[in-house]
Amino acid sequence: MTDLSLDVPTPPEADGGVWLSCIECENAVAPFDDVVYRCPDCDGLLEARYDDYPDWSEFEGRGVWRYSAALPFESGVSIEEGDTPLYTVPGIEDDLGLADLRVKHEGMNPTGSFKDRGMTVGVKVADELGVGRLACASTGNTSAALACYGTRAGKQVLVLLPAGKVAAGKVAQASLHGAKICEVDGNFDDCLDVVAELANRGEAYLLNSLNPFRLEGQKTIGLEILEQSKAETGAYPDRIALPVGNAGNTAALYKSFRELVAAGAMDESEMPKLTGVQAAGAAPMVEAIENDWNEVQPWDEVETRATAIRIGNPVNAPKALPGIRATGGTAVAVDDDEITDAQRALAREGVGVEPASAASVAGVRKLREAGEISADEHVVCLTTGHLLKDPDAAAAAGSEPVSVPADADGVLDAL
Ligand SMILES: Cc1ncc(COP(=O)(O)O)c(C=O)c1O
Ligand SMILES: N[C@@H](CCOP(=O)(O)O)C(=O)O
Repeated sequence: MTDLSLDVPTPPEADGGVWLSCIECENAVAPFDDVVYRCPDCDGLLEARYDDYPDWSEFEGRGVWRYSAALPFESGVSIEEGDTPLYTVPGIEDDLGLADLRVKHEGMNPTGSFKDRGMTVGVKVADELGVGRLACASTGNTSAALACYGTRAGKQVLVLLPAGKVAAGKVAQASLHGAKICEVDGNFDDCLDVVAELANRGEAYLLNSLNPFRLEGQKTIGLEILEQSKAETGAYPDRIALPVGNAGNTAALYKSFRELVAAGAMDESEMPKLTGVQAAGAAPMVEAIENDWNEVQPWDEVETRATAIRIGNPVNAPKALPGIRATGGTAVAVDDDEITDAQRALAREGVGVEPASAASVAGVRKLREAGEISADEHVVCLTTGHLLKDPDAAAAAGSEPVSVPADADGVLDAL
Protein backbone atom coordinates (compact mmCIF):
# COMPACT_ATOMS: atom_id res chain seq x y z
CA MET A 1 0.00 0.00 0.00
CA THR A 2 1.13 3.55 -0.74
CA ASP A 3 2.59 5.67 2.08
CA LEU A 4 1.24 8.86 0.45
CA SER A 5 4.62 10.59 0.58
CA LEU A 6 4.67 14.35 -0.01
CA ASP A 7 8.34 14.14 -0.81
CA VAL A 8 8.15 13.65 -4.58
CA PRO A 9 10.32 15.35 -7.22
CA THR A 10 8.97 18.63 -8.66
CA PRO A 11 8.33 18.25 -12.38
CA PRO A 12 10.16 20.87 -14.47
CA GLU A 13 6.88 22.03 -16.05
CA ALA A 14 5.11 22.64 -12.69
CA ASP A 15 3.40 26.02 -12.76
CA GLY A 16 2.97 28.29 -9.75
CA GLY A 17 4.38 25.84 -7.21
CA VAL A 18 1.49 23.34 -7.45
CA TRP A 19 1.22 20.14 -9.45
CA LEU A 20 -0.44 16.74 -9.33
CA SER A 21 1.24 13.52 -8.37
CA CYS A 22 0.00 9.93 -8.52
CA ILE A 23 -0.27 8.35 -5.07
CA GLU A 24 0.58 4.91 -6.47
CA CYS A 25 3.53 5.40 -8.85
CA GLU A 26 4.55 8.97 -7.85
CA ASN A 27 4.40 10.02 -11.48
CA ALA A 28 4.18 13.83 -11.60
CA VAL A 29 1.51 15.39 -13.84
CA ALA A 30 1.51 19.14 -14.51
CA PRO A 31 -1.93 20.40 -13.46
CA PHE A 32 -3.12 23.07 -15.87
CA ASP A 33 -1.74 21.83 -19.16
CA ASP A 34 -4.14 18.96 -19.14
CA VAL A 35 -7.42 18.05 -17.43
CA VAL A 36 -6.64 14.79 -15.59
CA TYR A 37 -8.39 12.93 -12.80
CA ARG A 38 -6.27 9.76 -12.63
CA CYS A 39 -2.68 8.85 -13.37
CA PRO A 40 -2.24 8.37 -17.14
CA ASP A 41 0.32 5.61 -16.44
CA CYS A 42 -1.28 3.44 -13.74
CA ASP A 43 -4.80 4.88 -13.21
CA GLY A 44 -3.94 5.72 -9.57
CA LEU A 45 -5.55 8.60 -7.67
CA LEU A 46 -3.91 12.02 -7.89
CA GLU A 47 -2.99 14.45 -5.13
CA ALA A 48 -1.91 18.09 -5.26
CA ARG A 49 1.71 18.71 -4.34
CA TYR A 50 3.37 22.04 -3.56
CA ASP A 51 6.91 23.42 -3.56
CA ASP A 52 6.60 23.96 0.18
CA TYR A 53 4.03 23.59 2.95
CA PRO A 54 2.97 26.47 5.22
CA ASP A 55 3.02 26.57 9.02
CA TRP A 56 0.34 28.19 11.23
CA SER A 57 1.93 31.66 10.99
CA GLU A 58 1.10 31.87 7.27
CA PHE A 59 -2.68 31.66 7.75
CA GLU A 60 -4.75 34.85 7.97
CA GLY A 61 -8.34 36.00 7.45
CA ARG A 62 -11.41 33.80 7.85
CA GLY A 63 -13.07 30.78 6.29
CA VAL A 64 -11.62 28.45 3.67
CA TRP A 65 -9.40 31.15 2.13
CA ARG A 66 -7.74 31.80 5.49
CA TYR A 67 -5.68 28.78 4.45
CA SER A 68 -4.81 30.03 0.96
CA ALA A 69 -1.10 29.44 1.67
CA ALA A 70 -2.00 25.73 1.66
CA LEU A 71 -4.26 25.97 -1.42
CA PRO A 72 -3.56 26.25 -5.17
CA PHE A 73 -4.83 29.85 -5.37
CA GLU A 74 -5.09 33.01 -3.23
CA SER A 75 -8.86 33.27 -3.60
CA GLY A 76 -11.80 31.59 -5.31
CA VAL A 77 -15.48 31.71 -6.20
CA SER A 78 -16.61 32.35 -2.63
CA ILE A 79 -19.81 32.88 -0.66
CA GLU A 80 -18.10 32.80 2.72
CA GLU A 81 -17.76 29.09 3.26
CA GLY A 82 -15.91 27.55 6.20
CA ASP A 83 -15.37 29.04 9.66
CA THR A 84 -18.04 26.68 11.00
CA PRO A 85 -18.76 26.30 14.73
CA LEU A 86 -17.16 23.75 17.04
CA TYR A 87 -20.02 23.18 19.46
CA THR A 88 -19.88 21.73 22.95
CA VAL A 89 -22.53 19.05 23.53
CA PRO A 90 -22.48 18.59 27.32
CA GLY A 91 -25.46 16.21 27.44
CA ILE A 92 -23.92 13.71 25.00
CA GLU A 93 -20.45 14.23 26.49
CA ASP A 94 -21.80 13.27 29.97
CA ASP A 95 -23.83 10.41 28.61
CA LEU A 96 -20.81 8.92 26.84
CA GLY A 97 -18.48 9.67 29.77
CA LEU A 98 -15.89 11.47 27.67
CA ALA A 99 -13.38 14.07 28.91
CA ASP A 100 -14.29 16.37 26.02
CA LEU A 101 -16.67 16.00 23.10
CA ARG A 102 -17.17 18.67 20.44
CA VAL A 103 -19.18 18.77 17.25
CA LYS A 104 -17.77 20.49 14.17
CA HIS A 105 -20.98 21.42 12.38
CA GLU A 106 -20.35 21.64 8.66
CA GLY A 107 -24.09 22.01 8.15
CA MET A 108 -23.50 25.72 8.86
CA ASN A 109 -21.86 26.26 5.46
CA PRO A 110 -23.71 28.35 2.82
CA THR A 111 -25.48 25.42 1.13
CA GLY A 112 -25.64 23.44 4.37
CA SER A 113 -22.78 20.95 3.91
CA PHE A 114 -18.99 20.66 3.82
CA LYS A 115 -19.09 20.36 0.02
CA ASP A 116 -18.93 24.17 -0.22
CA ARG A 117 -15.31 24.06 0.97
CA GLY A 118 -14.43 21.78 -1.92
CA MET A 119 -16.41 23.72 -4.50
CA THR A 120 -14.95 27.16 -3.72
CA VAL A 121 -11.56 25.71 -4.71
CA GLY A 122 -12.73 23.25 -7.40
CA VAL A 123 -14.82 25.80 -9.29
CA LYS A 124 -11.91 28.27 -9.16
CA VAL A 125 -9.69 25.63 -10.78
CA ALA A 126 -12.39 24.99 -13.41
CA ASP A 127 -12.48 28.72 -14.12
CA GLU A 128 -8.70 28.86 -14.52
CA LEU A 129 -8.89 25.89 -16.90
CA GLY A 130 -11.55 27.71 -18.89
CA VAL A 131 -13.98 24.79 -18.95
CA GLY A 132 -17.64 25.54 -19.69
CA ARG A 133 -19.62 22.61 -18.28
CA LEU A 134 -19.24 21.24 -14.74
CA ALA A 135 -20.67 17.90 -13.69
CA CYS A 136 -21.00 15.56 -10.75
CA ALA A 137 -22.71 12.41 -9.57
CA SER A 138 -24.34 12.95 -6.22
CA THR A 139 -26.29 11.61 -3.29
CA GLY A 140 -27.43 15.24 -3.00
CA ASN A 141 -25.03 17.54 -1.21
CA THR A 142 -22.36 17.64 -3.90
CA SER A 143 -25.04 18.56 -6.45
CA ALA A 144 -26.40 21.39 -4.28
CA ALA A 145 -22.94 22.86 -3.76
CA LEU A 146 -21.86 22.45 -7.39
CA ALA A 147 -25.09 24.05 -8.63
CA CYS A 148 -24.59 26.99 -6.30
CA TYR A 149 -20.89 27.66 -6.93
CA GLY A 150 -20.87 26.63 -10.58
CA THR A 151 -23.80 28.86 -11.50
CA ARG A 152 -22.29 31.75 -9.56
CA ALA A 153 -19.17 31.31 -11.70
CA GLY A 154 -21.29 31.44 -14.87
CA LYS A 155 -20.85 27.76 -15.75
CA GLN A 156 -23.33 25.21 -17.03
CA VAL A 157 -23.95 22.58 -14.30
CA LEU A 158 -25.00 18.97 -14.90
CA VAL A 159 -25.83 16.66 -11.99
CA LEU A 160 -26.62 12.93 -12.03
CA LEU A 161 -28.67 11.65 -9.11
CA PRO A 162 -29.77 8.11 -8.20
CA ALA A 163 -33.52 8.25 -8.90
CA GLY A 164 -35.68 8.32 -5.76
CA LYS A 165 -32.70 8.16 -3.38
CA VAL A 166 -31.89 11.82 -2.80
CA ALA A 167 -33.35 13.88 0.06
CA ALA A 168 -35.85 16.55 -0.94
CA GLY A 169 -33.93 19.58 0.30
CA LYS A 170 -30.91 18.71 -1.82
CA VAL A 171 -32.84 18.22 -5.06
CA ALA A 172 -34.59 21.54 -4.42
CA GLN A 173 -31.26 23.29 -3.95
CA ALA A 174 -29.69 21.85 -7.10
CA SER A 175 -32.77 22.79 -9.06
CA LEU A 176 -33.15 26.36 -7.81
CA HIS A 177 -29.43 27.08 -8.10
CA GLY A 178 -29.75 26.26 -11.79
CA ALA A 179 -28.40 22.74 -12.41
CA LYS A 180 -29.61 20.44 -15.15
CA ILE A 181 -30.70 17.42 -13.10
CA CYS A 182 -30.69 13.91 -14.58
CA GLU A 183 -32.20 11.14 -12.45
CA VAL A 184 -30.45 7.86 -13.20
CA ASP A 185 -31.93 4.40 -12.89
CA GLY A 186 -29.08 3.15 -10.70
CA ASN A 187 -27.24 3.94 -7.47
CA PHE A 188 -24.65 6.65 -6.77
CA ASP A 189 -21.77 4.45 -7.91
CA ASP A 190 -23.48 3.97 -11.32
CA CYS A 191 -23.96 7.74 -11.59
CA LEU A 192 -20.25 8.30 -10.87
CA ASP A 193 -19.25 5.82 -13.59
CA VAL A 194 -21.39 7.70 -16.12
CA VAL A 195 -20.16 11.15 -15.14
CA ALA A 196 -16.53 9.92 -15.17
CA GLU A 197 -17.06 8.70 -18.73
CA LEU A 198 -18.51 12.07 -19.74
CA ALA A 199 -15.47 13.76 -18.17
CA ASN A 200 -13.05 11.42 -19.91
CA ARG A 201 -14.75 12.20 -23.22
CA GLY A 202 -14.17 15.89 -22.54
CA GLU A 203 -17.90 16.64 -22.27
CA ALA A 204 -17.69 18.09 -18.74
CA TYR A 205 -15.27 18.95 -15.94
CA LEU A 206 -15.75 16.49 -13.08
CA LEU A 207 -16.20 17.98 -9.62
CA ASN A 208 -16.69 14.92 -7.49
CA SER A 209 -14.04 14.15 -4.89
CA LEU A 210 -12.11 12.18 -7.50
CA ASN A 211 -10.97 15.67 -8.49
CA PRO A 212 -7.91 16.28 -6.30
CA PHE A 213 -8.39 20.06 -6.23
CA ARG A 214 -11.82 19.69 -4.61
CA LEU A 215 -10.19 17.80 -1.76
CA GLU A 216 -7.74 20.68 -1.31
CA GLY A 217 -10.72 22.79 -0.19
CA GLN A 218 -11.98 20.06 2.14
CA LYS A 219 -8.51 19.92 3.73
CA THR A 220 -9.45 23.13 5.52
CA ILE A 221 -11.88 21.18 7.75
CA GLY A 222 -8.84 19.53 9.35
CA LEU A 223 -6.92 22.79 9.67
CA GLU A 224 -9.90 24.54 11.24
CA ILE A 225 -10.60 21.73 13.73
CA LEU A 226 -6.98 21.77 14.89
CA GLU A 227 -6.87 25.56 15.26
CA GLN A 228 -10.24 25.81 17.01
CA SER A 229 -9.51 22.89 19.33
CA LYS A 230 -6.17 24.37 20.32
CA ALA A 231 -7.75 27.77 20.96
CA GLU A 232 -10.74 26.41 22.90
CA THR A 233 -9.29 23.43 24.78
CA GLY A 234 -5.54 24.07 24.71
CA ALA A 235 -4.84 20.87 22.74
CA TYR A 236 -5.45 19.12 19.46
CA PRO A 237 -8.19 16.48 19.65
CA ASP A 238 -7.15 12.87 20.25
CA ARG A 239 -9.68 11.67 17.72
CA ILE A 240 -11.87 12.95 14.88
CA ALA A 241 -14.89 10.79 14.02
CA LEU A 242 -16.52 11.34 10.66
CA PRO A 243 -19.19 9.79 8.44
CA VAL A 244 -17.71 8.06 5.41
CA GLY A 245 -19.31 7.82 1.97
CA ASN A 246 -16.92 8.38 -0.93
CA ALA A 247 -14.15 8.84 1.69
CA GLY A 248 -13.08 12.28 0.43
CA ASN A 249 -13.05 13.91 3.85
CA THR A 250 -11.03 11.11 5.40
CA ALA A 251 -8.48 11.57 2.62
CA ALA A 252 -8.55 15.37 2.90
CA LEU A 253 -8.16 15.49 6.69
CA TYR A 254 -5.25 13.08 6.54
CA LYS A 255 -3.62 15.26 3.87
CA SER A 256 -4.03 18.35 6.08
CA PHE A 257 -2.19 16.53 8.90
CA ARG A 258 0.60 15.27 6.62
CA GLU A 259 1.20 18.76 5.26
CA LEU A 260 1.44 20.24 8.76
CA VAL A 261 3.95 17.55 9.65
CA ALA A 262 5.91 18.32 6.44
CA ALA A 263 5.95 22.02 7.43
CA GLY A 264 7.24 21.16 10.90
CA ALA A 265 4.06 22.67 12.37
CA MET A 266 2.80 19.45 13.98
CA ASP A 267 4.42 16.29 15.25
CA GLU A 268 3.32 13.04 13.62
CA SER A 269 2.35 11.71 17.06
CA GLU A 270 -0.17 14.58 17.42
CA MET A 271 -2.27 13.57 14.41
CA PRO A 272 -5.84 12.90 15.65
CA LYS A 273 -7.01 9.33 15.16
CA LEU A 274 -9.23 9.34 12.09
CA THR A 275 -12.30 7.26 12.89
CA GLY A 276 -14.58 6.52 9.95
CA VAL A 277 -18.23 5.69 10.50
CA GLN A 278 -20.41 4.05 7.86
CA ALA A 279 -24.02 2.95 7.79
CA ALA A 280 -24.25 -0.83 8.28
CA GLY A 281 -26.02 -1.13 4.92
CA ALA A 282 -23.15 0.57 3.05
CA ALA A 283 -19.93 -0.28 4.89
CA PRO A 284 -17.17 -1.42 2.50
CA MET A 285 -14.52 0.72 4.24
CA VAL A 286 -15.35 -0.80 7.61
CA GLU A 287 -15.11 -4.24 6.06
CA ALA A 288 -11.65 -3.40 4.65
CA ILE A 289 -10.38 -2.05 8.00
CA GLU A 290 -11.77 -4.98 9.97
CA ASN A 291 -10.20 -7.49 7.58
CA ASP A 292 -6.94 -5.57 7.22
CA TRP A 293 -7.40 -5.38 3.45
CA ASN A 294 -5.43 -2.88 1.38
CA GLU A 295 -8.38 -2.35 -0.97
CA VAL A 296 -12.12 -2.17 -0.48
CA GLN A 297 -14.34 -4.76 -2.10
CA PRO A 298 -17.17 -2.73 -3.66
CA TRP A 299 -20.70 -3.48 -2.44
CA ASP A 300 -23.22 -3.76 -5.28
CA GLU A 301 -26.27 -3.51 -3.05
CA VAL A 302 -26.38 -0.66 -0.54
CA GLU A 303 -29.23 0.67 1.58
CA THR A 304 -29.53 3.11 4.48
CA ARG A 305 -31.76 5.90 5.78
CA ALA A 306 -28.60 8.06 5.68
CA THR A 307 -28.89 8.52 1.91
CA ALA A 308 -25.87 10.86 1.74
CA ILE A 309 -23.57 7.91 2.52
CA ARG A 310 -25.41 5.28 0.51
CA ILE A 311 -22.22 4.45 -1.41
CA GLY A 312 -20.80 0.99 -2.16
CA ASN A 313 -17.54 1.82 -3.92
CA PRO A 314 -15.75 4.68 -2.11
CA VAL A 315 -13.51 6.18 -4.75
CA ASN A 316 -11.03 7.69 -2.28
CA ALA A 317 -10.42 4.47 -0.35
CA PRO A 318 -6.76 4.25 -1.50
CA LYS A 319 -6.14 7.62 0.19
CA ALA A 320 -8.42 7.09 3.17
CA LEU A 321 -7.42 3.60 4.33
CA PRO A 322 -3.77 4.67 4.90
CA GLY A 323 -5.06 7.76 6.74
CA ILE A 324 -7.11 5.73 9.18
CA ARG A 325 -4.24 3.30 9.77
CA ALA A 326 -1.40 5.84 10.00
CA THR A 327 -3.24 7.93 12.60
CA GLY A 328 -4.11 4.89 14.75
CA GLY A 329 -7.81 5.30 14.00
CA THR A 330 -10.45 2.77 13.14
CA ALA A 331 -13.76 2.34 11.31
CA VAL A 332 -17.12 1.23 12.60
CA ALA A 333 -20.58 0.55 11.19
CA VAL A 334 -23.80 1.75 12.83
CA ASP A 335 -27.35 0.75 11.98
CA ASP A 336 -30.08 3.15 10.94
CA ASP A 337 -31.75 3.21 14.37
CA GLU A 338 -28.45 4.09 16.03
CA ILE A 339 -28.09 6.92 13.50
CA THR A 340 -31.58 8.24 14.24
CA ASP A 341 -30.99 8.06 18.02
CA ALA A 342 -27.83 10.14 17.56
CA GLN A 343 -29.72 12.59 15.33
CA ARG A 344 -32.28 13.08 18.12
CA ALA A 345 -29.58 13.45 20.79
CA LEU A 346 -27.80 16.12 18.72
CA ALA A 347 -31.08 17.94 18.06
CA ARG A 348 -31.72 18.12 21.81
CA GLU A 349 -28.35 19.86 22.20
CA GLY A 350 -29.47 22.37 19.56
CA VAL A 351 -27.45 20.85 16.73
CA GLY A 352 -29.69 20.02 13.78
CA VAL A 353 -28.10 17.52 11.40
CA GLU A 354 -29.11 15.21 8.59
CA PRO A 355 -28.92 11.43 9.22
CA ALA A 356 -25.49 10.80 7.64
CA SER A 357 -23.97 13.43 9.91
CA ALA A 358 -25.32 11.79 13.04
CA ALA A 359 -23.42 8.62 12.13
CA SER A 360 -20.24 10.19 13.57
CA VAL A 361 -21.84 10.50 17.02
CA ALA A 362 -23.47 7.06 16.76
CA GLY A 363 -20.07 5.59 15.91
CA VAL A 364 -18.36 7.23 18.89
CA ARG A 365 -21.11 5.89 21.16
CA LYS A 366 -20.59 2.39 19.82
CA LEU A 367 -16.80 2.50 20.18
CA ARG A 368 -17.06 4.04 23.66
CA GLU A 369 -19.47 1.29 24.78
CA ALA A 370 -17.10 -1.33 23.35
CA GLY A 371 -14.25 0.21 25.35
CA GLU A 372 -12.34 1.18 22.20
CA ILE A 373 -12.48 4.87 23.09
CA SER A 374 -11.29 5.68 26.61
CA ALA A 375 -12.90 8.16 29.02
CA ASP A 376 -9.95 10.56 28.96
CA GLU A 377 -10.14 11.20 25.21
CA HIS A 378 -10.87 14.57 23.59
CA VAL A 379 -13.08 13.73 20.62
CA VAL A 380 -14.42 15.85 17.75
CA CYS A 381 -17.37 14.52 15.74
CA LEU A 382 -17.79 15.94 12.26
CA THR A 383 -21.42 16.61 11.37
CA THR A 384 -21.46 17.08 7.64
CA GLY A 385 -24.93 18.35 6.65
CA HIS A 386 -27.81 20.41 8.04
CA LEU A 387 -31.09 18.96 9.38
CA LEU A 388 -33.14 20.73 6.70
CA LYS A 389 -31.34 18.87 3.93
CA ASP A 390 -33.58 15.89 4.65
CA PRO A 391 -36.89 17.20 6.05
CA ASP A 392 -38.59 13.81 5.69
CA ALA A 393 -35.99 12.06 7.85
CA ALA A 394 -36.17 14.88 10.41
CA ALA A 395 -39.96 14.69 10.60
CA ALA A 396 -39.84 10.90 10.94
CA ALA A 397 -37.30 11.15 13.78
CA GLY A 398 -39.32 13.84 15.58
CA SER A 399 -42.75 13.61 17.17
CA GLU A 400 -46.13 13.83 15.41
CA PRO A 401 -47.98 17.17 15.74
CA VAL A 402 -51.29 16.90 17.66
CA SER A 403 -54.53 18.44 16.35
CA VAL A 404 -56.17 20.90 18.76
CA PRO A 405 -59.18 23.25 18.56
CA ALA A 406 -58.49 26.97 18.10
CA ASP A 407 -58.69 27.89 21.80
CA ALA A 408 -56.22 28.17 24.70
CA ASP A 409 -57.90 25.48 26.86
CA GLY A 410 -57.75 23.07 23.96
CA VAL A 411 -54.00 23.68 23.68
CA LEU A 412 -53.48 23.26 27.44
CA ASP A 413 -55.50 20.01 27.39
CA ALA A 414 -53.14 18.62 24.78
CA LEU A 415 -50.01 19.25 26.91
C1 LIG B 1 -23.93 14.75 4.61
C2 LIG B 1 -22.79 13.91 4.17
N1 LIG B 1 -22.06 13.30 5.08
C3 LIG B 1 -21.02 12.52 4.76
C4 LIG B 1 -20.69 12.29 3.46
C5 LIG B 1 -19.53 11.40 3.19
O1 LIG B 1 -18.39 12.16 2.93
P1 LIG B 1 -17.19 11.53 2.12
O2 LIG B 1 -17.74 11.17 0.77
O3 LIG B 1 -16.19 12.60 2.07
O4 LIG B 1 -16.77 10.31 2.87
C6 LIG B 1 -21.43 12.89 2.43
C7 LIG B 1 -21.13 12.65 1.01
O5 LIG B 1 -20.43 11.75 0.61
C8 LIG B 1 -22.49 13.73 2.81
O6 LIG B 1 -23.22 14.34 1.89
N1 LIG C 1 -22.41 12.50 -0.39
C1 LIG C 1 -21.89 12.86 -1.64
C2 LIG C 1 -21.51 11.72 -2.53
C3 LIG C 1 -20.55 12.19 -3.61
O1 LIG C 1 -19.34 12.38 -3.04
P1 LIG C 1 -18.18 13.28 -3.62
O2 LIG C 1 -17.55 13.83 -2.40
O3 LIG C 1 -17.32 12.36 -4.39
O4 LIG C 1 -18.73 14.36 -4.49
C4 LIG C 1 -22.88 13.81 -2.28
O5 LIG C 1 -23.32 14.71 -1.59
O6 LIG C 1 -23.21 13.68 -3.44
